[in-house]
Amino acid sequence: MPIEVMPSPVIDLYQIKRTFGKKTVLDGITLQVGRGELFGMLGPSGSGKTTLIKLITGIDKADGGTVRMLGETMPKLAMLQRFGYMAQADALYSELTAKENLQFFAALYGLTGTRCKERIEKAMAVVDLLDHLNKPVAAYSGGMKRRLSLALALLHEPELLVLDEPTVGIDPVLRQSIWRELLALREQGTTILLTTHVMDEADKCDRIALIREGRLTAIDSPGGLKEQTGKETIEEAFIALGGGGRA
Ligand SMILES: Nc1ncnc2c1ncn2[C@@H]1O[C@H](COP(=O)(O)OP(=O)(O)OP(=O)(O)O)[C@@H](O)[C@H]1O
Repeated sequence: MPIEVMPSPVIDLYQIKRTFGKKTVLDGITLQVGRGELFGMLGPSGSGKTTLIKLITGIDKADGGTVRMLGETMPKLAMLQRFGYMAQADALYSELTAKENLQFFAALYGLTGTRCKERIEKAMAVVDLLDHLNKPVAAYSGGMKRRLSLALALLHEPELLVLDEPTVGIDPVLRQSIWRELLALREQGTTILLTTHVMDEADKCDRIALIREGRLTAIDSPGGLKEQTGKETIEEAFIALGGGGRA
């Protein structure tokens, strides 16, 4: 596969390797995500997507290769303010209210006063949780926790959003409105990297990387993937490219 060269990529991965014991989970991943791109990562369960996201966000460190985000080599603590991250497992303080959770993260991001209040309201409106701002997170449903996690990622209007399966457990109507917001953010120049198992979400991405058993098996636009496989749908293209298993 040719290595793409992109001027000033927002995410720049070169020959990433990650092993756990004797198991190689990521093997030679090289890819770049450009500014303003909506970039999707697809792959069967266990193919290494979350592991890759942890390396990109600096939560974990690669055993080989280089990870650069916004021009900086990761991991780097100071980069925390530069991106918004929604993990697969919600990292929320359940004894606090949603508002207190948001205020805690707002303080970390240096948001204060009116701007803090405005951002909390805007982020909670996007995920349709404004009416539940003062509820303790312990009283939230699983889907509400996912939505609050997304609000936390959006809070400081970061130039890069990294979202690990952002719409899991979210009902179809809200999923549509969240996607409208993601597309609007992309229009405003926000770079978005996400993982998904939902094919119609993958279809909305500018480019998709297919990962299988820790290797990058294809990277292209949804149209390009369909064209190179001669398939009508992204799901068929995904299977044709060896992406079987849970998708
Ligand atoms: N800390 C760890 N120690 C040992 N093995 C790990 C660790 N983290 C991940 N793995 C293994 O790495 C592989 C890839 O896991 P990962 O969570 O990245 O997959 P994924 O593509 O995100 O899957 P899913 O779509 O189900 O979320 C799996 O085999 C997993 O068991």
